[in-house]
Amino acid sequence: MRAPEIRVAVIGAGSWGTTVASLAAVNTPTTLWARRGDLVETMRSTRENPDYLAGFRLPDELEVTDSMEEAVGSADVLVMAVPSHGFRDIAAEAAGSIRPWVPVVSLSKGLERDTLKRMTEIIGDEMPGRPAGLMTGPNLAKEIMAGQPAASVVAIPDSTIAVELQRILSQPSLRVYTNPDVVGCEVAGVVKNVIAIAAGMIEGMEFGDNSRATLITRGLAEMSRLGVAMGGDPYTFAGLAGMGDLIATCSSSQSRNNSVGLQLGRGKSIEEILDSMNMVAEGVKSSPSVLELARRYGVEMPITEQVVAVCHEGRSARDALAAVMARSNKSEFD
Ligand SMILES: NC(=O)C1=CN([C@@H]2O[C@H](COP(=O)(O)OP(=O)(O)OC[C@H]3O[C@@H](n4cnc5c(N)ncnc54)[C@H](O)[C@@H]3O)[C@@H](O)[C@H]2O)C=CC1
Ligand SMILES: O=C(CO)COP(=O)(O)O
Repeated sequence: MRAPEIRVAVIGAGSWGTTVASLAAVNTPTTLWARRGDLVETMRSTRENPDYLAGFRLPDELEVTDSMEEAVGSADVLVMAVPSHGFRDIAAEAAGSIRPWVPVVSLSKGLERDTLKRMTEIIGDEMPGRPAGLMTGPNLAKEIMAGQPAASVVAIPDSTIAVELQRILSQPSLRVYTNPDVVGCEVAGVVKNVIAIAAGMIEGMEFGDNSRATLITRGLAEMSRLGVAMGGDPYTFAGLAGMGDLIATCSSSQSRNNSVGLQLGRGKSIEEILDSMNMVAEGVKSSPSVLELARRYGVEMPITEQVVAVCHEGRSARDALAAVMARSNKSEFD
Protein backbone atom coordinates (compact mmCIF):
# COMPACT_ATOMS: atom_id res chain seq x y z
CA MET A 1 0.00 0.00 0.00
CA ARG A 2 1.28 3.48 -0.90
CA ALA A 3 2.39 5.82 1.88
CA PRO A 4 1.63 9.28 0.44
CA GLU A 5 3.03 11.17 3.40
CA ILE A 6 6.71 10.53 2.50
CA ARG A 7 8.01 12.15 -0.71
CA VAL A 8 11.37 10.93 -2.04
CA ALA A 9 13.76 12.81 -4.35
CA VAL A 10 16.50 10.81 -6.08
CA ILE A 11 19.29 12.99 -7.45
CA GLY A 12 21.14 11.44 -10.40
CA ALA A 13 19.64 9.36 -13.19
CA GLY A 14 22.47 6.94 -13.90
CA SER A 15 21.77 3.22 -13.68
CA TRP A 16 21.60 3.01 -9.88
CA GLY A 17 19.72 6.27 -9.23
CA THR A 18 17.12 5.29 -11.82
CA THR A 19 16.80 1.84 -10.26
CA VAL A 20 16.40 3.07 -6.66
CA ALA A 21 13.92 5.75 -7.78
CA SER A 22 11.92 3.01 -9.52
CA LEU A 23 11.87 0.93 -6.32
CA ALA A 24 10.74 3.83 -4.15
CA ALA A 25 8.11 5.00 -6.66
CA VAL A 26 6.17 1.79 -6.23
CA ASN A 27 5.87 2.47 -2.48
CA THR A 28 5.67 6.26 -2.17
CA PRO A 29 5.63 9.44 -4.33
CA THR A 30 9.10 9.76 -5.89
CA THR A 31 10.82 12.21 -8.22
CA LEU A 32 14.01 11.40 -10.14
CA TRP A 33 16.25 14.36 -11.00
CA ALA A 34 18.51 14.21 -14.08
CA ARG A 35 21.02 16.88 -15.09
CA ARG A 36 20.13 16.67 -18.76
CA GLY A 37 16.79 18.00 -19.96
CA ASP A 38 16.88 15.79 -23.06
CA LEU A 39 17.14 12.65 -20.91
CA VAL A 40 14.19 13.86 -18.81
CA GLU A 41 12.12 14.35 -21.97
CA THR A 42 13.06 10.88 -23.22
CA MET A 43 12.22 9.25 -19.88
CA ARG A 44 8.87 11.06 -19.77
CA SER A 45 7.86 10.11 -23.29
CA THR A 46 9.25 6.56 -23.53
CA ARG A 47 9.16 5.52 -19.81
CA GLU A 48 12.69 4.21 -20.25
CA ASN A 49 16.22 5.46 -19.46
CA PRO A 50 17.95 4.38 -22.69
CA ASP A 51 21.38 5.73 -21.71
CA TYR A 52 21.78 3.61 -18.59
CA LEU A 53 18.99 1.03 -18.36
CA ALA A 54 17.84 0.31 -21.90
CA GLY A 55 15.01 -2.19 -22.08
CA PHE A 56 13.68 -1.62 -18.55
CA ARG A 57 10.32 0.12 -18.10
CA LEU A 58 10.11 2.84 -15.47
CA PRO A 59 7.08 2.58 -13.18
CA ASP A 60 4.20 4.84 -14.23
CA GLU A 61 4.21 6.45 -10.76
CA LEU A 62 7.80 7.77 -11.11
CA GLU A 63 8.07 11.50 -11.84
CA VAL A 64 11.17 12.88 -13.58
CA THR A 65 12.50 16.42 -13.73
CA ASP A 66 15.62 18.46 -14.41
CA SER A 67 14.55 21.11 -11.88
CA MET A 68 16.43 20.70 -8.59
CA GLU A 69 13.92 22.93 -6.80
CA GLU A 70 11.00 20.84 -8.03
CA ALA A 71 12.64 17.56 -6.98
CA VAL A 72 14.14 18.62 -3.64
CA GLY A 73 11.92 21.46 -2.38
CA SER A 74 9.06 19.20 -1.25
CA ALA A 75 11.10 16.04 -0.51
CA ASP A 76 10.93 14.29 2.88
CA VAL A 77 13.90 12.06 1.98
CA LEU A 78 16.79 12.99 -0.32
CA VAL A 79 18.69 10.18 -2.06
CA MET A 80 22.01 11.16 -3.68
CA ALA A 81 22.90 8.92 -6.64
CA VAL A 82 25.71 11.00 -8.12
CA PRO A 83 29.21 9.51 -8.60
CA SER A 84 31.74 10.64 -6.00
CA HIS A 85 33.59 13.04 -8.32
CA GLY A 86 30.43 15.14 -8.79
CA PHE A 87 28.89 14.53 -5.37
CA ARG A 88 29.93 17.72 -3.55
CA ASP A 89 28.85 20.10 -6.34
CA ILE A 90 25.45 18.47 -6.71
CA ALA A 91 25.00 18.27 -2.91
CA ALA A 92 25.74 22.00 -2.72
CA GLU A 93 23.14 22.61 -5.42
CA ALA A 94 20.54 20.48 -3.61
CA ALA A 95 21.34 22.29 -0.34
CA GLY A 96 19.69 25.40 -1.80
CA SER A 97 16.28 23.66 -1.84
CA ILE A 98 16.36 21.00 0.91
CA ARG A 99 14.27 21.52 4.04
CA PRO A 100 16.10 21.51 7.40
CA TRP A 101 15.04 18.14 8.82
CA VAL A 102 15.23 15.95 5.71
CA PRO A 103 17.44 12.83 5.92
CA VAL A 104 19.98 12.38 3.12
CA VAL A 105 20.96 8.93 1.84
CA SER A 106 24.03 8.36 -0.33
CA LEU A 107 24.12 5.60 -2.94
CA SER A 108 27.68 6.34 -4.04
CA LYS A 109 30.58 3.96 -3.45
CA GLY A 110 33.54 6.30 -3.71
CA LEU A 111 35.66 8.85 -1.80
CA GLU A 112 36.36 12.49 -2.51
CA ARG A 113 39.75 12.48 -4.21
CA ASP A 114 41.56 15.32 -2.43
CA THR A 115 39.95 15.31 1.02
CA LEU A 116 39.57 11.48 1.28
CA LYS A 117 36.10 12.17 2.70
CA ARG A 118 33.25 9.67 2.62
CA MET A 119 30.02 10.79 0.94
CA THR A 120 28.18 11.04 4.28
CA GLU A 121 30.92 13.43 5.45
CA ILE A 122 30.32 15.56 2.36
CA ILE A 123 26.60 15.56 3.16
CA GLY A 124 27.56 16.83 6.63
CA ASP A 125 29.64 19.63 5.05
CA GLU A 126 27.11 20.73 2.46
CA MET A 127 23.81 20.04 4.25
CA PRO A 128 24.73 20.33 7.93
CA GLY A 129 22.25 19.17 10.55
CA ARG A 130 20.48 16.62 8.36
CA PRO A 131 20.66 12.94 9.32
CA ALA A 132 23.10 11.32 6.84
CA GLY A 133 23.30 7.66 5.83
CA LEU A 134 23.65 5.31 2.89
CA MET A 135 22.15 2.38 1.05
CA THR A 136 24.59 -0.33 0.01
CA GLY A 137 24.99 -4.07 -0.55
CA PRO A 138 25.28 -6.56 -3.43
CA ASN A 139 23.04 -4.63 -5.81
CA LEU A 140 23.97 -4.67 -9.48
CA ALA A 141 21.41 -2.28 -10.95
CA LYS A 142 20.10 -4.38 -13.82
CA GLU A 143 19.42 -7.43 -11.65
CA ILE A 144 17.55 -5.31 -9.11
CA MET A 145 15.60 -3.58 -11.89
CA ALA A 146 14.70 -7.01 -13.29
CA GLY A 147 13.22 -7.97 -9.90
CA GLN A 148 15.72 -10.72 -9.15
CA PRO A 149 15.76 -11.61 -5.43
CA ALA A 150 18.40 -9.68 -3.49
CA ALA A 151 19.08 -7.73 -0.30
CA SER A 152 20.39 -4.28 0.63
CA VAL A 153 21.49 -2.45 3.74
CA VAL A 154 20.37 0.96 4.93
CA ALA A 155 22.91 2.45 7.34
CA ILE A 156 21.90 5.52 9.28
CA PRO A 157 22.36 6.21 12.99
CA ASP A 158 18.71 7.05 13.82
CA SER A 159 16.78 3.78 14.07
CA THR A 160 13.36 5.38 13.45
CA ILE A 161 14.56 6.88 10.18
CA ALA A 162 16.29 3.59 9.30
CA VAL A 163 13.04 1.65 9.67
CA GLU A 164 11.14 4.19 7.57
CA LEU A 165 13.77 4.02 4.81
CA GLN A 166 13.65 0.24 5.02
CA ARG A 167 9.89 0.37 4.40
CA ILE A 168 10.14 2.81 1.50
CA LEU A 169 12.87 0.86 -0.32
CA SER A 170 11.71 -2.72 0.27
CA GLN A 171 10.14 -4.79 -2.51
CA PRO A 172 8.79 -8.32 -2.67
CA SER A 173 12.10 -9.13 -4.42
CA LEU A 174 14.37 -6.91 -2.28
CA ARG A 175 14.90 -7.38 1.45
CA VAL A 176 16.32 -4.24 3.05
CA TYR A 177 18.21 -4.67 6.32
CA THR A 178 19.22 -1.89 8.70
CA ASN A 179 22.71 -1.42 10.16
CA PRO A 180 23.71 1.50 12.40
CA ASP A 181 27.38 1.25 11.31
CA VAL A 182 27.63 4.08 8.75
CA VAL A 183 31.45 4.13 8.65
CA GLY A 184 31.84 0.37 8.20
CA CYS A 185 29.17 0.11 5.51
CA GLU A 186 30.55 3.10 3.63
CA VAL A 187 34.19 1.97 3.73
CA ALA A 188 33.13 -1.52 2.61
CA GLY A 189 31.37 -0.12 -0.47
CA VAL A 190 34.42 1.91 -1.45
CA VAL A 191 37.03 -0.82 -0.94
CA LYS A 192 35.06 -3.58 -2.69
CA ASN A 193 35.28 -1.62 -5.95
CA VAL A 194 39.08 -1.53 -5.71
CA ILE A 195 39.24 -5.26 -5.00
CA ALA A 196 36.82 -5.92 -7.89
CA ILE A 197 39.31 -4.31 -10.28
CA ALA A 198 41.91 -6.79 -9.04
CA ALA A 199 39.42 -9.67 -9.44
CA GLY A 200 38.82 -8.60 -13.02
CA MET A 201 42.58 -8.63 -13.65
CA ILE A 202 42.77 -12.21 -12.36
CA GLU A 203 40.09 -13.24 -14.84
CA GLY A 204 41.68 -11.22 -17.64
CA MET A 205 44.91 -13.16 -17.07
CA GLU A 206 42.81 -16.35 -17.35
CA PHE A 207 43.28 -17.62 -13.82
CA GLY A 208 40.48 -19.65 -12.26
CA ASP A 209 38.35 -20.15 -9.20
CA ASN A 210 41.08 -20.68 -6.60
CA SER A 211 42.71 -17.44 -7.66
CA ARG A 212 39.44 -15.48 -7.45
CA ALA A 213 38.51 -16.98 -4.06
CA THR A 214 41.95 -16.13 -2.70
CA LEU A 215 41.67 -12.57 -4.00
CA ILE A 216 38.18 -12.08 -2.53
CA THR A 217 39.21 -13.46 0.86
CA ARG A 218 42.40 -11.45 1.13
CA GLY A 219 40.50 -8.43 -0.21
CA LEU A 220 38.01 -8.88 2.61
CA ALA A 221 40.93 -8.90 5.08
CA GLU A 222 42.15 -5.57 3.67
CA MET A 223 38.68 -4.06 3.71
CA SER A 224 38.09 -5.14 7.31
CA ARG A 225 41.48 -3.88 8.49
CA LEU A 226 40.87 -0.40 7.11
CA GLY A 227 37.20 -0.29 8.11
CA VAL A 228 37.85 -1.35 11.71
CA ALA A 229 40.77 1.11 12.02
CA MET A 230 38.39 3.87 10.89
CA GLY A 231 35.82 2.89 13.55
CA GLY A 232 33.63 0.37 11.69
CA ASP A 233 32.09 -2.69 13.35
CA PRO A 234 34.00 -5.90 12.42
CA TYR A 235 30.67 -7.74 11.87
CA THR A 236 29.70 -5.31 9.10
CA PHE A 237 32.45 -6.73 6.86
CA ALA A 238 31.01 -10.25 7.12
CA GLY A 239 27.59 -8.92 6.11
CA LEU A 240 25.85 -7.72 2.95
CA ALA A 241 27.74 -4.41 2.76
CA GLY A 242 31.09 -6.20 3.12
CA MET A 243 31.41 -9.79 1.99
CA GLY A 244 28.07 -9.72 0.13
CA ASP A 245 28.95 -6.82 -2.13
CA LEU A 246 32.53 -8.02 -2.52
CA ILE A 247 31.41 -11.42 -3.80
CA ALA A 248 28.83 -9.92 -6.17
CA THR A 249 31.18 -7.35 -7.63
CA CYS A 250 34.21 -9.65 -7.88
CA SER A 251 32.15 -12.37 -9.62
CA SER A 252 29.94 -10.39 -11.98
CA SER A 253 30.56 -9.50 -15.60
CA GLN A 254 28.00 -6.70 -15.06
CA SER A 255 30.29 -4.88 -12.62
CA ARG A 256 32.01 -1.90 -14.23
CA ASN A 257 34.96 -2.17 -11.82
CA ASN A 258 35.38 -5.86 -12.56
CA SER A 259 35.16 -5.14 -16.28
CA VAL A 260 37.89 -2.46 -16.07
CA GLY A 261 40.11 -5.01 -14.31
CA LEU A 262 39.32 -7.71 -16.89
CA GLN A 263 40.50 -5.46 -19.70
CA LEU A 264 43.61 -4.42 -17.75
CA GLY A 265 44.36 -8.11 -17.23
CA ARG A 266 44.13 -8.62 -20.99
CA GLY A 267 46.70 -5.89 -21.50
CA LYS A 268 44.59 -2.85 -22.49
CA SER A 269 45.66 0.55 -21.18
CA ILE A 270 43.56 2.31 -18.55
CA GLU A 271 43.06 5.31 -20.87
CA GLU A 272 41.72 3.10 -23.66
CA ILE A 273 39.33 1.36 -21.25
CA LEU A 274 37.94 4.51 -19.64
CA ASP A 275 37.49 6.22 -23.02
CA SER A 276 35.19 3.40 -24.10
CA MET A 277 32.87 3.64 -21.04
CA ASN A 278 29.88 5.96 -20.45
CA MET A 279 29.49 4.67 -16.90
CA VAL A 280 31.51 5.16 -13.76
CA ALA A 281 33.98 2.63 -12.28
CA GLU A 282 34.53 4.27 -8.89
CA GLY A 283 37.47 2.06 -7.89
CA VAL A 284 39.79 3.61 -10.48
CA LYS A 285 39.59 7.09 -8.94
CA SER A 286 39.18 6.00 -5.34
CA SER A 287 42.06 3.49 -5.20
CA PRO A 288 44.77 6.14 -4.49
CA SER A 289 42.49 7.69 -1.85
CA VAL A 290 41.96 4.29 -0.19
CA LEU A 291 45.72 3.78 -0.14
CA GLU A 292 46.26 7.18 1.43
CA LEU A 293 43.69 6.33 4.11
CA ALA A 294 45.47 3.03 4.72
CA ARG A 295 48.73 4.90 5.30
CA ARG A 296 47.01 7.44 7.53
CA TYR A 297 45.51 4.64 9.66
CA GLY A 298 48.65 2.49 9.57
CA VAL A 299 47.14 -0.60 7.89
CA GLU A 300 48.55 -2.73 5.08
CA MET A 301 46.54 -2.98 1.86
CA PRO A 302 48.78 -4.84 -0.60
CA ILE A 303 46.08 -5.57 -3.19
CA THR A 304 44.97 -1.93 -3.21
CA GLU A 305 48.61 -0.90 -3.58
CA GLN A 306 48.89 -2.98 -6.76
CA VAL A 307 45.56 -1.72 -8.15
CA VAL A 308 46.89 1.84 -7.74
CA ALA A 309 50.13 0.85 -9.50
CA VAL A 310 48.27 -0.67 -12.47
CA CYS A 311 45.60 2.03 -12.80
CA HIS A 312 47.81 5.05 -12.16
CA GLU A 313 51.49 4.15 -12.51
CA GLY A 314 51.59 2.03 -15.66
CA ARG A 315 52.45 -1.31 -13.98
CA SER A 316 51.22 -4.40 -15.85
CA ALA A 317 48.68 -6.74 -14.24
CA ARG A 318 51.25 -9.56 -14.39
CA ASP A 319 53.88 -7.51 -12.56
CA ALA A 320 51.25 -6.52 -9.97
CA LEU A 321 50.35 -10.16 -9.40
CA ALA A 322 54.03 -11.09 -9.07
CA ALA A 323 54.47 -8.35 -6.46
CA VAL A 324 51.63 -9.57 -4.19
CA MET A 325 52.69 -13.20 -4.53
CA ALA A 326 56.28 -12.36 -3.56
CA ARG A 327 55.35 -10.76 -0.24
CA SER A 328 57.00 -12.18 2.86
CA ASN A 329 55.28 -15.06 4.71
CA LYS A 330 52.47 -13.95 7.04
CA SER A 331 49.95 -15.23 9.55
CA GLU A 332 46.42 -15.15 8.09
CA PHE A 333 45.33 -12.76 10.84
CA ASP A 334 48.21 -10.26 10.89
N1 LIG B 1 25.11 0.80 -11.07
C1 LIG B 1 25.09 0.01 -10.02
O1 LIG B 1 24.80 -1.17 -10.13
C2 LIG B 1 25.41 0.58 -8.67
C3 LIG B 1 26.06 1.80 -8.53
N2 LIG B 1 26.34 2.29 -7.30
C4 LIG B 1 27.00 3.58 -7.11
O2 LIG B 1 26.09 4.60 -7.51
C5 LIG B 1 26.82 5.75 -7.91
C6 LIG B 1 26.22 6.26 -9.20
O3 LIG B 1 26.52 5.32 -10.19
P1 LIG B 1 25.56 4.85 -11.36
O4 LIG B 1 24.16 5.20 -11.11
O5 LIG B 1 25.89 3.44 -11.62
O6 LIG B 1 26.08 5.81 -12.53
P2 LIG B 1 26.25 5.46 -14.07
O7 LIG B 1 27.64 5.07 -14.30
O8 LIG B 1 25.16 4.57 -14.54
O9 LIG B 1 26.00 6.90 -14.71
C7 LIG B 1 26.72 8.00 -14.33
C8 LIG B 1 25.73 9.05 -13.81
O10 LIG B 1 26.46 10.08 -13.17
C9 LIG B 1 26.16 11.33 -13.76
N3 LIG B 1 27.39 12.14 -13.66
C10 LIG B 1 28.57 11.90 -14.22
N4 LIG B 1 29.45 12.87 -13.88
C11 LIG B 1 28.77 13.72 -13.06
C12 LIG B 1 29.13 14.91 -12.39
N5 LIG B 1 30.36 15.41 -12.47
N6 LIG B 1 28.19 15.51 -11.64
C13 LIG B 1 26.96 15.00 -11.56
N7 LIG B 1 26.55 13.89 -12.17
C14 LIG B 1 27.46 13.25 -12.92
C15 LIG B 1 25.75 11.00 -15.16
O11 LIG B 1 24.96 12.04 -15.71
C16 LIG B 1 24.94 9.72 -14.91
O12 LIG B 1 23.67 10.05 -14.42
C17 LIG B 1 28.30 5.33 -8.01
O13 LIG B 1 28.99 5.84 -6.92
C18 LIG B 1 28.23 3.81 -7.96
O14 LIG B 1 29.38 3.27 -7.32
C19 LIG B 1 25.99 1.61 -6.17
C20 LIG B 1 25.33 0.41 -6.25
C21 LIG B 1 24.99 -0.20 -7.51
O1 LIG C 1 28.13 -1.51 -6.47
C1 LIG C 1 27.76 -2.28 -7.31
C2 LIG C 1 27.09 -3.56 -6.99
O2 LIG C 1 26.74 -3.62 -5.65
C3 LIG C 1 28.03 -1.98 -8.75
O3 LIG C 1 29.35 -2.27 -9.03
P1 LIG C 1 30.07 -1.58 -10.27
O4 LIG C 1 30.09 -0.10 -10.00
O5 LIG C 1 31.42 -2.20 -10.34
O6 LIG C 1 29.24 -1.91 -11.48
